[in-house]
Amino acid sequence: MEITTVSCLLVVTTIFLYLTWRISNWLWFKPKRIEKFLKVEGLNGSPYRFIHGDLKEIEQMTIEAISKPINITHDIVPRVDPFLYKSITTLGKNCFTWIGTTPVVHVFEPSTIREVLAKYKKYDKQMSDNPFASLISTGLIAVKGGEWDQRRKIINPAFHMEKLKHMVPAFYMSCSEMIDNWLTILSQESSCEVDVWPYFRTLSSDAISRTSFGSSFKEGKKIFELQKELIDLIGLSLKSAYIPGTSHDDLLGILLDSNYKEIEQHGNNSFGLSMDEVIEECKLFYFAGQETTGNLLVWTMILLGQHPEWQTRAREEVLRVFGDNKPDINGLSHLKDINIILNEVLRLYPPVGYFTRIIHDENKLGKLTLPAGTLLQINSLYLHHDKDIWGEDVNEFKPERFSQGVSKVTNGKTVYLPFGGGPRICIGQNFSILEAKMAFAMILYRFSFEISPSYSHAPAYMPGVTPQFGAHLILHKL
Ligand code: HEM
Repeated sequence: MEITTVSCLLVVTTIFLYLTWRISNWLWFKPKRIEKFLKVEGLNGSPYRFIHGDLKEIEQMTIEAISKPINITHDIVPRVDPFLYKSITTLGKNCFTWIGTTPVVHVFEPSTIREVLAKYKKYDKQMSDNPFASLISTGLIAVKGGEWDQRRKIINPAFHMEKLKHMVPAFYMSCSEMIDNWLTILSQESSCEVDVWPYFRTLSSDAISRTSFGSSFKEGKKIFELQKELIDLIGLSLKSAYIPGTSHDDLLGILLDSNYKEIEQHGNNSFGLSMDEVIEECKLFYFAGQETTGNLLVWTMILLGQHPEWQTRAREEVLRVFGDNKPDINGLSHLKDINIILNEVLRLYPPVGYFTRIIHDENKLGKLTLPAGTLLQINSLYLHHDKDIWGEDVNEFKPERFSQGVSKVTNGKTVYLPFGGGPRICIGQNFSILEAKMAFAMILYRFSFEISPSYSHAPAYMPGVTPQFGAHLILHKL
């Protein structure tokens, strides 16, 4: 009896000591070992702090930075990402920081960025364990390795110009609705102040819902919105909510096109996507494409409101290309000035300010050896505001810098990354650029606009680079 009690005690103590060791290793000894390792590799880093790493400081600095607006300037990194700004100022670009117990190595060298983005199996996507991220961490953005190759191959054709052409009427309808709303507001007067930010959010979500759900886009959009509020957590799935009210012809036009019948008959289409997987992808398009495109549209409006010379130039181009005709795909591809304006807006206010990759095994990257579990962070917002890359006028709005194309201005270096890069580059980039061109072709034809005195300049991560206090502009009917 006594022997049994002693053995039990021994087992319990051993388990206790083992768990204590594992936990202290995870929360303290391992990060401290990694910190030493990275320093030996020649990187400067913030000292590891128990459990939180830099998270508390990131939070404090962000709260402080976004507590008030700033003067109108495009030098926005200190407000949008104050901790990164401070880290680079004090530690230099070869630096590492901490997200909790995870070391984050910041990658700035263009050839290294290119390598990280190109070797997408070695430098893997890291999905956050934040519960909100679970909404979008399904589908193409989250799948890895061979499964990603296969999915991307299937989905790519849905975003080819040939297919996008058919989405132009949907973009036109969504933009018309927004413009009609503005005209209604202006019906009594020739000028009026409007916060355009909510309208652009609606426009970008309408455009995705319309291209995904065709004539049933309102039901589709409603479901996406419900999902955004995490209602799917209590059991309302996109599929069960959608199918009773609408015909399959309407479902997921962007992705399925004519393949929906095969899916209905055989469970999956000839390419191998099941109905659930298709739904997963459309959900992802909505969450990946709505906020980002909305941000591109709103910053373009703000910057054109601040720069009347570019607004006039863009309007003249629209009138030259379309006259009084409805914008069409052909004409949209001839809008060169609007194209360079969008490039410059995406440089100064990239909707996705950074992205990450994880290293699963100890790895050699350039001259560095990096331990397993290291996160690599590519800071597009910082790169786009780097004087060493863009020159002294880095924080000026100068679309003409893109007039000879992106690779001319970047000397072919991987430093301009509004849509990411490498094989996992944004699949929706042509979609959003086409939508933005349609929106501005229609807006510039109908209105001139300028920043309202009540506008507060306050770019902030929410989670994309967003105007925190809205976008108040004075619209004039033309
Ligand atoms: C201005 C608008 C947009 C911006 C700035 C943007 C930005 C990005 C960036 C930076 C990435 C790469 C992230 C990484 O490498 O970790 C990405 C990926 C992605 N984006 Fe976009 N995006 C935009 C619009 C859209 C739209 C409209 C859609 C869908 C309709 C979309 C769907 C996706 C998907 C599915 C991926 C993952 C691709 C893959 O992993 O193969 N995006 N986007």
